[in-house]
Amino acid sequence: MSAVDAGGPVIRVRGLRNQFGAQVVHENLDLDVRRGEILGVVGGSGSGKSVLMRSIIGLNRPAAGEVSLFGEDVTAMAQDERARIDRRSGVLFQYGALFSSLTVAENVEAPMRELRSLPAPLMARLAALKLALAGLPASAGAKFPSQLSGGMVKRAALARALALDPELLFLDEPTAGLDPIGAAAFDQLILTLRDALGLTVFLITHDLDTLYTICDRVAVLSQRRVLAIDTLDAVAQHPDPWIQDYFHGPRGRAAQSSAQRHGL
Ligand SMILES: Nc1ncnc2c1ncn2[C@@H]1O[C@H](COP(=O)(O)OP(=O)(O)OP(=O)(O)O)[C@@H](O)[C@H]1O
Repeated sequence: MSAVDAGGPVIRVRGLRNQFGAQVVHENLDLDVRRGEILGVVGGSGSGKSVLMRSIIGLNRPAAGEVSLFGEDVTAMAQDERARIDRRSGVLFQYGALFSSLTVAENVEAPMRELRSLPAPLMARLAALKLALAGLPASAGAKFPSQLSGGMVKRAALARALALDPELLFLDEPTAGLDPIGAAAFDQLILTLRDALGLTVFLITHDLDTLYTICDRVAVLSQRRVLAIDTLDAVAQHPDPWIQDYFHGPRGRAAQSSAQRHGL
């Protein structure tokens, strides 16, 4: 951690506006993500969760507003300067987004190759370490993504996101498509890695169990902005109809009672 970013939020978004043609997705959106927290980002389909993540990681240029990472305003940063900041983040995209023509180990090495400074044997050793961190057997490294189960693809994508020892991890619906047991195991892995590596985690999810078991705070995207951001219990009290339906509908009640049964 540099002296500059000690203490302040790791992600700070102010007055964000995103628009595609006539469709305004975000308007005057503010968000702070605190160091070391797992922030769950929820919202209806099309509420702009992925666009928000893409705006923060620099894949989407906002129409207006400011994004700061680690205390530095990245909105108007030159590309090489931005690359220096980007190396401190890892991203797990929805569906994993692995290169299908590369082996799993080569996928994990891909971000290291971009640095052009590491010898091949070291990259191979680091890739093996990242795969182990993500809970994959060593034998997975030589396989191609098409030879892996859905859960293993997610773990391989997580290993790749961890390739450059990030401080900040972005996860876009990491448990989507996993069976409940696989999803719960993945949740625990994220929690363990956050604790062991001191990560800050921006986590988009539809999975209420994930919110109940691993998120420190929850941000709800609605009406083009972050409508509520707080602990899950506090957010669940918000009178907004979508929030009430989401947290207190049948699925919300089931996730809550499951969390209570497990003493969370
Ligand atoms: N590149 C783009 N061009 C045009 N419209 C876009 C683009 N990217 C996103 N959108 C639109 O912006 C809105 C928000 O999309 P986004 O993918 O962020 O939603 P989301 O909250 O992540 O949804 P979901 O939960 O279904 O994944 C959608 O209406 C989408 O169609």
